[in-house]
Amino acid sequence: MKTLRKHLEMLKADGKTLIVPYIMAGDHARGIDGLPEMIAFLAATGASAIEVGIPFSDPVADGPVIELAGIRSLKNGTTLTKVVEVLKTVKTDVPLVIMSYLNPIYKYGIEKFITDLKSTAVKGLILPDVPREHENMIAPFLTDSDIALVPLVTLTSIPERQAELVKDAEGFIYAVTVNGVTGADRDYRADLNTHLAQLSELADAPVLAGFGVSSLAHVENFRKAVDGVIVGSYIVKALNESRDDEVADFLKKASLL
Ligand SMILES: O=P(O)(O)OC[C@@H](O)[C@@H](O)c1c[nH]c2ccccc12
Repeated sequence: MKTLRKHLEMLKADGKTLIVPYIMAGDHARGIDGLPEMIAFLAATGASAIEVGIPFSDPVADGPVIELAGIRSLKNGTTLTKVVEVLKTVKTDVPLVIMSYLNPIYKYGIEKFITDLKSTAVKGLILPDVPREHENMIAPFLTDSDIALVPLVTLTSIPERQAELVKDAEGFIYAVTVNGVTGADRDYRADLNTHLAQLSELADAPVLAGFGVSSLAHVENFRKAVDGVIVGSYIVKALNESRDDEVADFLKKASLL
């Protein structure tokens, strides 16, 4: 079993709510040089894993908060090469999960990307624009690595597809809670928890709900149906406004729900 799944299952067995904060690499006053300290900060709050976004000029699934973070990061001169160089220096027991659109990785070289990350804390990969049908572009390079490809299951995935997507998951299942882009402050479908509970039934690997999670009440509610949550826009915005203490408090409390 790959480290990411083992780590999350261990926390789950301990009765923890899995909490995965998302940050945008290079969205920091010191640009990419600030990434290790952001990771250390989130690790110290008890994050179950940390999702690290790669900035991209055409982020089709990102809402305004993440998109702006990407723009700030690109203005800071962040490139995937620099992110990889910095990640090679980061030492943490908290698994890192890279979230990137395919383009930057394709340009970098898929095989080189996986090879370069081999002895780093990166244990997972989320590629929102690579559907299952195209996973063979990546999957063969991951076989011998400790990096898990994290499938995204959306509300429009029919049951057969859900079953296909969750089968053999090596890290966790990313259950997308809305039809649309990332971002806090949105209304959830009334039957969302029923959908999430059904997905949890199907999946052996931990299931984490993401998109729009921005309060402890959300976490408490999703916890009834899944193993934990992914929190992006709320954290990115709060960190950008220097509300670090609030973020630490939120993450600590959430993991105990
Ligand atoms: O920002 P939100 O609504 O909390 O959602 C998480 C999200 O930001 C992060 O997982 C993410 C950022 N960009 C993405 C693109 C696709 C899927 C997921 C993501």
